[in-house]
Amino acid sequence: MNAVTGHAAPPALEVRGLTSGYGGREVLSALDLALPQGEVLCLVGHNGAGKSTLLKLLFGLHQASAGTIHLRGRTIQPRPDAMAREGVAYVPEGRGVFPGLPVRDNFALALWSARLQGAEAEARTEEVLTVLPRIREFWTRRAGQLSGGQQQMVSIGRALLSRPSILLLDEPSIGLAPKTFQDLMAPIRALQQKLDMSILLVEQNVGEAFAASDRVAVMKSGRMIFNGVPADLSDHARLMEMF
Ligand SMILES: Nc1ncnc2c1ncn2[C@@H]1O[C@H](COP(=O)(O)OP(=O)(O)OP(=O)(O)O)[C@@H](O)[C@H]1O
Repeated sequence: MNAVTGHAAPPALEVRGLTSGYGGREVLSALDLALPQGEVLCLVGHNGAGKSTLLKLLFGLHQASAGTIHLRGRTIQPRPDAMAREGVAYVPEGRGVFPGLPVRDNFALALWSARLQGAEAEARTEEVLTVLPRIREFWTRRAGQLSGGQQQMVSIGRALLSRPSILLLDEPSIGLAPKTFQDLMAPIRALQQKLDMSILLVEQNVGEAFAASDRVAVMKSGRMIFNGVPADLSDHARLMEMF
């Protein structure tokens, strides 16, 4: 039994005492956080709190100056290629697509990097297009010509093609109307439950994000100030106090 999460399985990802920054300026200060296996954890916090930095550290795109990172109970030093091989997918904030290529080719490249071919690649593509059916509407259009929200969908769709066991999602609601964000999260939530995926979701759009999450963690100035279930933050005033 894990002392922090109360779960029998080790957390999908966990950081202990993680400290990091940029050019001598500390951005994360002795941070502790666990993403329980098979759960959606929503990480919120004001602009500049260090949420994106944490995701970058977890995927090996930035380095910690102190602390440890654990993948399914094992201490690791993340590197993007090794994390991808471990079934971790990272969808950065913004538009993580190849703008000059049609959506279809954006998918083809993701299938190629996940070493998926033939019938298996087709089945995976169908699975993702069933989860995010609106992608079919712009399947042959160049990704760079799509709206921010449509590009966000393509970016998440590409990540789902590899059927990640852990998904790191940085502000997927950016550029999306609240209703569109709900339409995006609901099928992802269903797939997450079906595949027992663990998702770390960084979001500002708390209402919609909490509805799709099992747990919520709140960061302030590089520190974790709250970790609990969304219902604990249903008191709006309490949540606002934290920002
Ligand atoms: N590459 C970088 N070089 C220098 N400083 C950086 C860099 N990336 C982020 N920072 C700084 O680190 C701090 C934390 O940034 P980070 O992007 O992790 O916060 P965030 O919580 O994700 O914010 P937001 O919600 O605005 O995306 C900010 O003060 C930011 O300016």
